[in-house]
Amino acid sequence: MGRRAKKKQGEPEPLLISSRANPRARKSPKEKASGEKKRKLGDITDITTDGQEIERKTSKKVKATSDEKDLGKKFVKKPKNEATKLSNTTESNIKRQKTKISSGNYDTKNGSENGSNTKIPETSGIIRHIGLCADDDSDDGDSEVSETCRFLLDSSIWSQYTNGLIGGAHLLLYQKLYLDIEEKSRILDEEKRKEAELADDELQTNIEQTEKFTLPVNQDTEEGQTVTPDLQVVNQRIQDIVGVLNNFKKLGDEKRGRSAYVEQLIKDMTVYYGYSEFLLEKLFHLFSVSEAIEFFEANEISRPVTIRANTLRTRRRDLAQALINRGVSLEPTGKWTKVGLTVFNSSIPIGATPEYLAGHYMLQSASSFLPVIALAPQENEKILDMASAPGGKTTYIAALMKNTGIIFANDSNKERTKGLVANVHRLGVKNVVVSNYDGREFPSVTGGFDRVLLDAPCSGTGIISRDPAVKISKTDKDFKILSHLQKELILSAIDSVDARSSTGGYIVYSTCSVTVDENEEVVNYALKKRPNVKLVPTGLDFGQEGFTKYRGKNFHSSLKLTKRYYPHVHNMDGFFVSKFKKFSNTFSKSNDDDKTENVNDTTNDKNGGAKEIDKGTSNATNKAPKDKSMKARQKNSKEGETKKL
Ligand SMILES: C[S@@+](CC[C@H](N)C(=O)[O-])C[C@H]1O[C@@H](n2cnc3c(N)ncnc32)[C@H](O)[C@@H]1O
Repeated sequence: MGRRAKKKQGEPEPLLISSRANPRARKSPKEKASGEKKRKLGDITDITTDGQEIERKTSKKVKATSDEKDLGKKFVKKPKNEATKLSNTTESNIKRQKTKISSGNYDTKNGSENGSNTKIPETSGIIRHIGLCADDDSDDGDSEVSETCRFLLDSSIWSQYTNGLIGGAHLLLYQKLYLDIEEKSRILDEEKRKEAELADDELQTNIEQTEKFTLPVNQDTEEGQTVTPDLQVVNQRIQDIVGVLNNFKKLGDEKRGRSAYVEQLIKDMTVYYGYSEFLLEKLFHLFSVSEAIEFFEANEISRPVTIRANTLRTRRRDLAQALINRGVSLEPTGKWTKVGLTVFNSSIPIGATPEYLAGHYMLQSASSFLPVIALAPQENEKILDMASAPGGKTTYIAALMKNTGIIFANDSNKERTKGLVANVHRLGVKNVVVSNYDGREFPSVTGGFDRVLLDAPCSGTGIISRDPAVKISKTDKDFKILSHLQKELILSAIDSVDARSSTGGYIVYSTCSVTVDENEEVVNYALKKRPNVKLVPTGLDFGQEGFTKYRGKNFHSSLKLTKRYYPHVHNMDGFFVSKFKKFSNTFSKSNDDDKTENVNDTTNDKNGGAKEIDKGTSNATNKAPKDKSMKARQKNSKEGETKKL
């Protein structure tokens, strides 16, 4: 199913990717994984899917800017702009000229060459030239005069002239000399340009007539070789393969098949971007080939720094003004948030301003606002933030609740709860209880919540630009362990909510990962195991729909209500957000009704939060169904400590 997202009002500004703005030297995979920057891959245009079952074949960027459209044309050689060339040439001539003068070949004092005393008489012509120099600011387009004047001014000769230290005759001499050199240089440059053009033409002719990209056999590639792969060669091959896949009928080798090209492409991208082959392939299949390149490229570029104004302490407008006064350049993050500010430049450390220390803002990635907006906490509710450290979302929830009600901010990692406690204090949050349980122990610890946020522990494939170690550190086993934990946590989260809540009854599940096994598969599992919940719209008016099918797997059709965010599309960390409504506290095993019903009970109040109308879906008893293995899980809990702080 092709699903090109339309740009909606309020979507964040688009990703601006420019290789020219981000020149990156190629490094070894290890260096790259440790954060080294690299050059862009180029000349990638739209192509069809590789024949694997990929539901999302294409994905439209929020707003295709010319930079985005140019993404694939980065390494296309363009002839140098003639004006630039001329200017460069002139500048180098000026340098040469200056050297010559200072090296004593000219007797500037006497205005003669090689120190001879030949006098140059002043003429009206000289005066005319000087006049032209004087109003050179007018940008008259006469590059000779313009550059000549620059030369004169640069070498202080003009000031010497105006101070009466040298006469107009000297100026003429310099002018003449400059123009001679300029002329010779221009002739040489022109010759060189013609030669280069001829060579290019020849090359082009050869390519057109004889060269067709041939997929190498294994021993021709870098695999198995001990030498460091030549990344330029790898990059070229990536471009070639994408070109072939774009037009396989005409350019491909039918005998070897499309899959052979895709296989080689994955291998080359692994080398070029510095991922383990396992992870690259896992992420590659989420996209069409050209979009995959965009995704991997976006992971090489940092996302903009964003901060969240803490409305418990200040207003965004006041905060922005205070920071601008300190030399920070920023602007509102997007229409979808009233509390986000994107920082472009700062002459001071943004994590150490008086405003930061006074708790006026939280340094927080834009995508991490999203689960809280989806949760839409209401004043005076009882809320569980099941995996909350270091508290970016907890403190946002508190601000939306205006410090009313109660938030249980839990995290199984005691060390991380220290940062959580510090943030709670700094931001003036007063409605939070911090606890240190394994989330799977809920609701035994306490239940009956109006809403639960499970911002689950995950692989971090959405934040590779921040943590490049993910590229090589995550194994198949890690993903299996993580998705198992996520499945257990999501059941606990659901079971901790009171379906009879008059204001809530909602569960938000989110991750900063883009893999299907940590997102759609977990949500689909929850829908199967807990037929007393259904997916509802997140209330987020941008983002791409979650998958309902993926590589042979079918998920519940309501999965389209979940939202995916990507660095290359939304210029924010990769994220997944889903929202459930619990409509009953009990359920029968056989109850696996159609949950496609679109319960649109969420309306954004455009204040970073949302107002919700409860549909009064259930009057069932408040007995949270227990997963069979709950007790066993509690016993086996390794990560959590069952001690309350
Ligand atoms: C994605 S981070 C949470 C970020 C947090 N929500 C925020 O906005 O600042 C996931 C958290 O889950 C915690 N965690 C891991 N396993 C857990 C478990 N079994 N129960 C509860 N928390 C767990 C980790 O310690 C980590 O702090």
